[in-house]
Amino acid sequence: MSGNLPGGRIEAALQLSGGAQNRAVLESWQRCEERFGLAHDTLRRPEVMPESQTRQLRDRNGRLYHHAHDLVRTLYRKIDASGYAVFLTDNSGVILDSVAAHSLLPSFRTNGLLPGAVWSEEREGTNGIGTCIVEGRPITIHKDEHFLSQHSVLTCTAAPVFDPDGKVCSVLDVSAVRDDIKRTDCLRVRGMVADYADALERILFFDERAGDVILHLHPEARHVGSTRDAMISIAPDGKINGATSTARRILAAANNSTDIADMFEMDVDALLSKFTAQDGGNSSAMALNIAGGGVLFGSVTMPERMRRHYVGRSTPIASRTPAPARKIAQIADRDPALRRIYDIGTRLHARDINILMSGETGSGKEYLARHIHEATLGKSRNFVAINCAALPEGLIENELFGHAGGAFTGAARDGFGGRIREANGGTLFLDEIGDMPLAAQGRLLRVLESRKVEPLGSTKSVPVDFRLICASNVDLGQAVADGKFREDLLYRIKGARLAVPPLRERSDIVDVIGRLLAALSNDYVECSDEVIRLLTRHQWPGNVRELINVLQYASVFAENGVIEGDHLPDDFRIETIKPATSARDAIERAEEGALRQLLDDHHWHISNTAKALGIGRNTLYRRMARLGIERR
Ligand SMILES: Nc1ncnc2c1ncn2[C@@H]1O[C@H](COP(=O)(O)OP(=O)(O)OP(=O)(O)O)[C@@H](O)[C@H]1O
Repeated sequence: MSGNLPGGRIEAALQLSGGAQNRAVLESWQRCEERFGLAHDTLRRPEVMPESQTRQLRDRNGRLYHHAHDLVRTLYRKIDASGYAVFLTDNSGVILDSVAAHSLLPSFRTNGLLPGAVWSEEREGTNGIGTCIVEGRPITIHKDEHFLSQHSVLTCTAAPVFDPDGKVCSVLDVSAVRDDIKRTDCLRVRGMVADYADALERILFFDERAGDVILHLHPEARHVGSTRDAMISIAPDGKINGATSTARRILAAANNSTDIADMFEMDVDALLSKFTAQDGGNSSAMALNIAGGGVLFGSVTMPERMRRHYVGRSTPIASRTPAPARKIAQIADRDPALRRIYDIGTRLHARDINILMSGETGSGKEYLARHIHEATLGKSRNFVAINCAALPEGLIENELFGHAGGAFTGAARDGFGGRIREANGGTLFLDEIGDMPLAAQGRLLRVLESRKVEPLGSTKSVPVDFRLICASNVDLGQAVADGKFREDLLYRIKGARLAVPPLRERSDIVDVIGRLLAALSNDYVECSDEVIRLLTRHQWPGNVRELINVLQYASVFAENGVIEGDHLPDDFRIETIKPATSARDAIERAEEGALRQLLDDHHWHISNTAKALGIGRNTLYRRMARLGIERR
């Protein structure tokens, strides 16, 4: 290091920093001086690109900007300390996105931290963003460690985001313009920034390598398919054409293999056949021997066309040596759209990707969730279903998170573990999640982020490991806009969205009727042709649940095992039979009368009336509004 560096500042840097940090800061200072010709007291205005150029840059980094958007905001909320701002940059240190408290924007801007600003080392000297790009690892540049004195008010903690080729494609940075920040304060922030950078890397990897075979690896079988595994993408010729940073470390340990054949001593064909020979490629983790010694557990995700290719080829082998393979629970439904959702859901659930189902009430969201759970984790694992709309606001947190003994008046002496803990090792299904109160949403988010539950009244958190499927029949995007649902939670739960078709749009309704009748009665019951015609023409606002109620009712009256038109419930017939013959408002008047009567019968108890109709409460409210019936 040359003699013209101000001794006091460099000593401060040496004292304040750990070993690796020392080296990084000192080497960076060296670069600043020798390569970039900077001086400590250089005073310069920040270089900020014009708005139009910044926009172009965002477009060029469209995927990154899109995927990072929610993540940057969640990180900002999670840091939860005043004075910090979060920044996202491109691969050369240009800020693309930022989140900060409104009141602090002027001070960040004055210090050059704003969209469009260039934070390369070359331009701004040693700094969180620029030095992180050079070092390719998380780093904190604390006040005086900045090379330019004008930046010594800043404390910046940054982590790199890598693309599948292992190059830094972005930096996530958390900065503060505050005098009182100590280096040790940054440790917590550093862990979080690194975790979020890692999450962003995985999202980008999945997106960019969607058409390739992805091999998931982990030394422990239970972490394969979770967010902790390492991912390698494989080209058809067996060449490794992408890897996450964790996977790169595994590759380095396996003699920096660039080919699957070098890594596992089997070619790509043999590897994929090995996976698909068992359960058509949906199998759980399998042990793989690493060339040169060691074992890793792995599983593969592959595009559907390839899976079919391998499954097809492996069939003869399987038939020659019948394997006692675990039987995958199949759904009996024949509707192609529903089967496709089941198929996709099963693959995503096996990869621990959160699923958000939408669909009308009674369309079978819970039914599908349960079958997806059974197909991936098996019947022996817990499937815990909670209807968030059915739990009173004061009880939901207790139900979900449990409580410590004596946490509140009336609490069980030994405490209550909570339903989330019951789901440990299995699946948690949260129905009507849009109805979850905001306070519970915050706690749930913390559980999802930390994978730990803290029961009410306790400071001890308990680790939990469960897969999540949520369902909603309200538009959660709208609920976010209305301030009723947390955006960060929506980001978390919406890993993949599946839209369950309403019964009226299904092609297998006659088949469903037959299956339900067989399940409902010990005796053989069938529908007359007229009833089949009526049932297939009905709009089914309450979907399968409504169909079950109608069939249950009708089969009681069916003589000789045949359901005729007059065995159907009255309100069903009002809706189904009259529309064909009456004018629209006459129908509505009849419907209104029938509904009022039913509400009277149930003392205007909404849930009971909805139950009697075989529809959900929300559908009933909508129907009442349509018919101009006000709640009493
Ligand atoms: N495809 C199906 N085959 C047989 N039964 C089904 C099917 N889909 C749903 N059901 C049955 O219909 C009833 C309602 O289904 P489910 O509870 O899964 O609907 P949902 O969409 O979760 O409703 P909600 O939004 O009101 O909670 C359940 O009794 C379920 O077992």
